[in-house]
Amino acid sequence: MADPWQNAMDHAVAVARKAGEVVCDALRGDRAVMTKSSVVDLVTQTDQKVEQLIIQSVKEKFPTHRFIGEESVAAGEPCVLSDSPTWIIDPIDGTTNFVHAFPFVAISIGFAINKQVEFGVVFSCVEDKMFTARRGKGAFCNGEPLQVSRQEAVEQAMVATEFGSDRDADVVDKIFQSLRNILCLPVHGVRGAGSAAINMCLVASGCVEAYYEIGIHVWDVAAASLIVSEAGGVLMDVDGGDVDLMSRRIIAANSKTITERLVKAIVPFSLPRDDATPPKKS
Ligand SMILES: O=P(O)(O)OC(CO)CO
Ligand SMILES: [Mg+2]
Ligand SMILES: [Mg+2]
Repeated sequence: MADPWQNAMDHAVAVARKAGEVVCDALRGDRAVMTKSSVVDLVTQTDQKVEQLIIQSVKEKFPTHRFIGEESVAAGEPCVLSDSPTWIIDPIDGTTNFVHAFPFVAISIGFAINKQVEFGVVFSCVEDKMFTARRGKGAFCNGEPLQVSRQEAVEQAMVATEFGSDRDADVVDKIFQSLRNILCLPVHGVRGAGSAAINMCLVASGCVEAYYEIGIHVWDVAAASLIVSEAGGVLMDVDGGDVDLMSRRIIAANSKTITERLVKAIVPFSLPRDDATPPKKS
């Protein structure tokens, strides 16, 4: 049977490529910076422009579909994942990288029905790498199949993570405690590309064995979660429970073995969920 969502996936790839051109052009020009939840939570006009470009383009083809977009949510739109077809968009994953021209930025587009991700597209535009996955049909980079690493010894693993944009000293202490525990397992190394989506594509590509972070959002990880699982990887909560894309916590790894070692080392903490009802404006 023909894939009912092939059209939508083709459109996602096309619009991600177009968005990538806009982002790469903007990287060569001025990038005026604004802030959101904190002085280190950055946004630029390019984030907003690219999100609008993607949403408009999808709406023209699929007028009944719904959206969760990072910058739309920041502007007050609800972050609700219903059973309806929903596009989950991060127009620039790695905005801090973008601001500094650190060359790892991605356009992330996930598509979910019945709260299940059906396809994911992550375009790392400076690297010109188009990562794609369709549920049940594998994960690819520029058309080449992806497979996670087979390394199950944590002592020989490379682990990716990020420091996030929370500068609360207690939160930073927990992040460093986890990092210390993981470095002392020991592992071969710890890395971070500055983009959750790219870190997860590195797991899918077999370049790192695992990525974990507390503080990410559904738009950072929705598309890449399918890319990891279709490449043979596993997704879990940082406490070893089931992954929940709205919970702001994730481990994406090549295996259950590596994940379980990381779960023991990570100091978990909770943040308000992405789908928590926002306080009413007074
Ligand atoms: O650059 P963004 O989209 O804010 O995302 C960050 C994490 O929230 C990097 O993955
Ligand atoms: Mg992001
Ligand atoms: Mg973003």
